[in-house]
Amino acid sequence: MSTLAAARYGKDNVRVYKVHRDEKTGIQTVVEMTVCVLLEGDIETSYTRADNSVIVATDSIKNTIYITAKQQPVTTPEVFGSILGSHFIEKYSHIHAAHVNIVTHRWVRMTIDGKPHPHSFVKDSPETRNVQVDVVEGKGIDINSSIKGLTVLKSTGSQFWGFLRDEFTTLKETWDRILSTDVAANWQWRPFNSVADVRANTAKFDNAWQAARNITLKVFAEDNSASVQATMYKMADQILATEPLLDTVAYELPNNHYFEIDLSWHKGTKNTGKDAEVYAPQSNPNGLIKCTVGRSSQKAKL
Ligand SMILES: O=c1[nH]c(=O)c2[nH]c(=O)[nH]c2[nH]1
Repeated sequence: MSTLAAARYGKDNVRVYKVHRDEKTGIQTVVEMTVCVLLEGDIETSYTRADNSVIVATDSIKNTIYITAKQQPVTTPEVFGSILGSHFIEKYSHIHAAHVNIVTHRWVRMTIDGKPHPHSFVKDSPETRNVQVDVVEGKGIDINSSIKGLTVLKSTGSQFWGFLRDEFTTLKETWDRILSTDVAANWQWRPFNSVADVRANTAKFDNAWQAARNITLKVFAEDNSASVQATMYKMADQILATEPLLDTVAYELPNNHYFEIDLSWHKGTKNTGKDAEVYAPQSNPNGLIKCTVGRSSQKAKL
């Protein structure tokens, strides 16, 4: 005999676009999101006994996402996700948890002849602003906010030396290298006890996203990096310092390698060390460096 150990279900990849038209100024503002909502609760019999009476159809879940987007502000995604998730556990007595994931795509207002355009936007990068909102009945709301797909490169100001050397080591030490990564950063908020608690902190969500983005870029640019590890820790440390409601900040950074090419075979061409100008960008393999930084009062799980 088997038993259902865990189950959740819902609608994924619900694409939603919302426009706000300011009638007075004629300025329009747009938001494009991809939403996933997964539900948990007393739904076991739908799996074990073909009992569909406990199923809120995934089609209805999709409809609810559209209606909530129409009736409520979709910014900030943290507040929208909390309202949406709470709806399911309040509306259906047998649903006890809702897991909402929102990916907000990047539409940046165009500047035309030096002026912000009222209704035209450009997608300048695949970067997204994301939230994972977990609403659990009786336990409150957990929110994790993140940035993904922010690709950066610096052509100097990065070193890597002093690392462990043994019979497996071939990498040369360097005091000047290219550093490039696709930033994935996330910050975990302290638990919220209700939608009202989330709403009361609305302004902090945009501020934290802006701070995380600015700090990531500034530290990346200005730090004379000893390693990806040391630089990412500085970023996380600074973000934690800006917002007391954050419990942890985490980064996942691939090290997108650029290899020097020895061109000495062609008429003695110098292209290594201080003469390196033409490099070969690598797709794989790549380093992948992760960390989660908490406050010193929290015990580290290493
Ligand atoms: O910043 C780095 N961290 C590493 O752990 C590492 N390992 C490596 O080969 N190059 C680098 N660079």
